[in-house]
Amino acid sequence: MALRQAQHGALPQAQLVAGVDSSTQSCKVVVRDLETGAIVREGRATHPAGTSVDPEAWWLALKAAIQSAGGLDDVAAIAIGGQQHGMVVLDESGAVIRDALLWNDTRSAQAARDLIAEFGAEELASRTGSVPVASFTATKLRWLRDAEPENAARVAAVALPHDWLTWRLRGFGPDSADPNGPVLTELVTDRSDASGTSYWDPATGDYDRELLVAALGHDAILPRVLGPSERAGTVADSEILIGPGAGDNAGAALGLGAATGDVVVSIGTSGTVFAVTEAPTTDATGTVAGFADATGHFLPLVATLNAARILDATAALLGVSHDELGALALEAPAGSDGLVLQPYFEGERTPNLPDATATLFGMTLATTTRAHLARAAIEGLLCGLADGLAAITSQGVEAQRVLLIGGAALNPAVQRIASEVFPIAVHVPEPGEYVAGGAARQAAWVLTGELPSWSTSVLAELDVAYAPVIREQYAARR
Ligand SMILES: Nc1ncnc2c1ncn2[C@@H]1O[C@H](COP(=O)(O)OP(=O)(O)O)[C@@H](O)[C@H]1O
Ligand SMILES: O=C(CO)[C@@H](O)[C@H](O)COP(=O)(O)O
Repeated sequence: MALRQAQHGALPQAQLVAGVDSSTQSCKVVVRDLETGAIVREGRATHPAGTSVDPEAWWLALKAAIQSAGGLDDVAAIAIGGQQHGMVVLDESGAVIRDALLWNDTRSAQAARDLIAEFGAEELASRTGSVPVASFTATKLRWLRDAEPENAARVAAVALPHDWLTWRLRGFGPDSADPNGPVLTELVTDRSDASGTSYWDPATGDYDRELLVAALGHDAILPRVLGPSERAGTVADSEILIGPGAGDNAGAALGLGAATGDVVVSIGTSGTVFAVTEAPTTDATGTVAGFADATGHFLPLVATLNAARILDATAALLGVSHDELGALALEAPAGSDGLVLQPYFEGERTPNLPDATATLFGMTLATTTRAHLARAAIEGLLCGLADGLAAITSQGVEAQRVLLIGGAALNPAVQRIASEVFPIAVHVPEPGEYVAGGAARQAAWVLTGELPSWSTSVLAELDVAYAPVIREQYAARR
């Protein structure tokens, strides 16, 4: 494997660790100093667009991102964070049967409704922490059973994106030189990503095989769930340790060092609102997913399908850059004089409206301006996340401040309008890849046996400028 130039027996100085974020749109790699956590090198590579992707594209992007980050020669440990829920189905040879359906693919919405009808929302929330929606792996397996029965029959193992990449990085796969063949039983995962499948119980730490069989139609090999700092193995042909990895949001919480009172709001391809809690949650309404985190605790989370790409689309429509979009938005008043964008461009996960489309309300000659549209787009994005924050706190979660991260959080106008939409303080950490950074922190934990207390600095602390009119107008359009 060309990830590591030949070393004449020299072992890497155990000074550096690496973390990966294999997310929806791209793969990011960060190399951090073991002692201080400082970023030493970074790399990235893009992923194909779409909600159904050949996992091989993630593997090629991971190798490219590692190379662009300077390789792994001097790295002592690595861990992979990744987009949650993706359905990677493998046959007995270890080959990928079909493209992976991603978290943002909504074709399994009916399958989700069928599973809920068969088991009941309360029962599913009690057994798995969550009520499944189209994003969750189990619904995708049920779709596969119903829509592609021949492919479903060939499924020998089911993995998540980060599980499969960890397995490949260890040298396993259909072309594995291992005399035992692809060794599907070497697949591993972690608590946080397992908790997004809808066939694993965060409270007990066990798979719920009845739910897997109900979804797929038969049993299959599932990745072994490792503890938060358990070694998954080593990078092929090296002594570089690999950690269990994590779902991306749990990775971000680890990267931020999110503590009680912190609620993370991430504005990437997905919009997510989540916190670290000591106790699991089981929201039978389906709004809050009762996930596990990457430290042995829990991660109640609300996710939206529409997030940063609302602003991408609006900027493209207006023919402006992200910064110009932000400047335009700040020319309009809070509430955009009544112009409200309900941004369900790709359907929506929360609220669970997989077939919805976006709608612009309140258009008048006075509000149909570039500035009003720019502000309505940012306000619509943030109102969906503010509804998520309200749902999280309704589960008894303490919320003292919002930590605003993700690509769109880099925009000053998003930061400013967030302080108007959220009723609590908004802090913006230094820009960074917090998912990959959290994976690197996990790698350090695996290497040394201790979770390092690397510091995270805050770029901006926005004064609370809460403008109730924004959310009142948005709520009135439900
Ligand atoms: N300054 C900005 N303003 C608004 N959106 C931005 C800005 N910079 C990046 N983005 C958007 O953020 C998204 C990427 O964010 P990221 O958190 O890396 O996504 P993911 O991890 O889901 O792949 C893209 O849609 C990109 O266009
Ligand atoms: O579905 C969820 C969480 O439940 C998403 O958060 C995915 O994990 C994708 O994340 P990004 O690509 O937006 O980082």
